[in-house]
Amino acid sequence: MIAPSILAADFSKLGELVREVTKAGADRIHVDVMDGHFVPNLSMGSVVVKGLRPVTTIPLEVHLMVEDPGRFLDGFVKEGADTLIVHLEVLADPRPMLEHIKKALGKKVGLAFNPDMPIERIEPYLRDIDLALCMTVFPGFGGQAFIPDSLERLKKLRALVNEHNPACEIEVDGGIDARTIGTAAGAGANVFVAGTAVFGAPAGPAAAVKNLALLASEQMSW
Ligand SMILES: O=C(CO)[C@@H](O)[C@H](O)COP(=O)(O)O
Ligand SMILES: [Fe+2]
Repeated sequence: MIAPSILAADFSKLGELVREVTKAGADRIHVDVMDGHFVPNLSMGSVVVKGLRPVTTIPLEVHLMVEDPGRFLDGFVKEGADTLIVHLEVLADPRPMLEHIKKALGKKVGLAFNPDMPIERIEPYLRDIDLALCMTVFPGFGGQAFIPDSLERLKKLRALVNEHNPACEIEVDGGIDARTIGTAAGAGANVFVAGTAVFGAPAGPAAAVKNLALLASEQMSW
């Protein structure tokens, strides 16, 4: 599954671009939310989800790179978010929030973690989540290079997911492009966030979505 990240889109044409990737077969839209504290950058809030909701029928997933995600969940749900992804780094006890998103808010829940988080730390929560978001760059900015060590981490994560909750999706985020998507897929990922490789593609976003989906599907042998 391909999840174009709108962080790399031309915001003056956001609706048009989201319609284009939807038509090209994108599976979901990835919305990067940054608070300037958890990551050294600011991005967008629930108003963007509100604007995009009528534009596309595919799910909108919200990647909350914020210190205090609990403050913002209701607002994103109200505007039409389908999946809420929170970072393990900011949660002393993740379970209450994971359960709140799933049971009280009735939304899909993702748990994200940075490239320096030991994979074993995710294991206790795999049964509680719909999606494990393995950062393949340090969060905060688009256009960074995929961290090669991520491949070994993905293999470990795939083994743990298969053991505890095979329905849990493994999403990769950061530096995913035509060169890296195949190896990430081969190592165990099945959802691919791509910002620059979609919205910055010389051939255009539609062609990029189709090409990335093809390259990923050829390598998913696990
Ligand atoms: O969460 C983030 C960055 O913190 C990502 O979702 C980026 O937006 C991905 O951008 P590319 O690396 O694909 O350009
Ligand atoms: Fe993201």
